[in-house]
Amino acid sequence: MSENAPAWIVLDIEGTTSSTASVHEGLYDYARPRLGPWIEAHRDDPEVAAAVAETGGATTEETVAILHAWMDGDVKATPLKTLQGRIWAAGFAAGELTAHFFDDVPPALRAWHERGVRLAVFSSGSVSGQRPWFRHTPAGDLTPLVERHFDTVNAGPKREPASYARIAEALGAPPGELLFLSDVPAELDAAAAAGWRTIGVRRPGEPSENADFGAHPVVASFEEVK
Ligand SMILES: CSCCC(=O)C(=O)COP(=O)(O)O
Ligand SMILES: [Mg+2]
Repeated sequence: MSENAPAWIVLDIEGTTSSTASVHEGLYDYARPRLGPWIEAHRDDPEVAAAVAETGGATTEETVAILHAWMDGDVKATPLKTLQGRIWAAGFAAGELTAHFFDDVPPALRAWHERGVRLAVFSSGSVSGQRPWFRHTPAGDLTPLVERHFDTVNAGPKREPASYARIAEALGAPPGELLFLSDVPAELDAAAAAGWRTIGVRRPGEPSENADFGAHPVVASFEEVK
């Protein structure tokens, strides 16, 4: 990291810190058969009831079919993310799930943190899923490194500049002091439109391998972030 270091680095998860397969095959497949029983068992939980109502399904069966279709199409719908996050948190607590991070990520996060660069996460995955993802990693508990978590509920959609303006305000930092790392060019465009610094993450074998990052600087590993 150069002398012109940002005050904060804000991290995307899927495709950036962690593989897409670990989310789509690991987490999505864990949630899939558990959605129906979870909804039935938590009917009185206001967050669960609100998420279920937002799907528009009339019965649990219909709701689950909608949620499965969203997962099949990788639709980052907020009610799906709320329910998935709660199920994953229970799975991590039960020792049934472990997070995946690319090998370069934990050392980079530790080095940036040590240098005084503050770390936050902005992911479509809900905050309730993000926290255990950073706690239960093969490289140990990374949660002490990450001060703030943002999702589509507390910040907004990832492809809208207003979401990045909201995060800047929450962090109390000028946008030019914020660096966003993501594998999705449209997310970087939104962050840049809000005045943020951006770096595209193009990892071999990930969906972003052939993405057009336009004018955004691009790295293949966090080791290259200077
Ligand atoms: C542990 S959070 C799960 C990640 C997730 O559900 C997701 O959709 C990731 O999207 P991202 O915005 O991080 O690319
Ligand atoms: Mg991503």
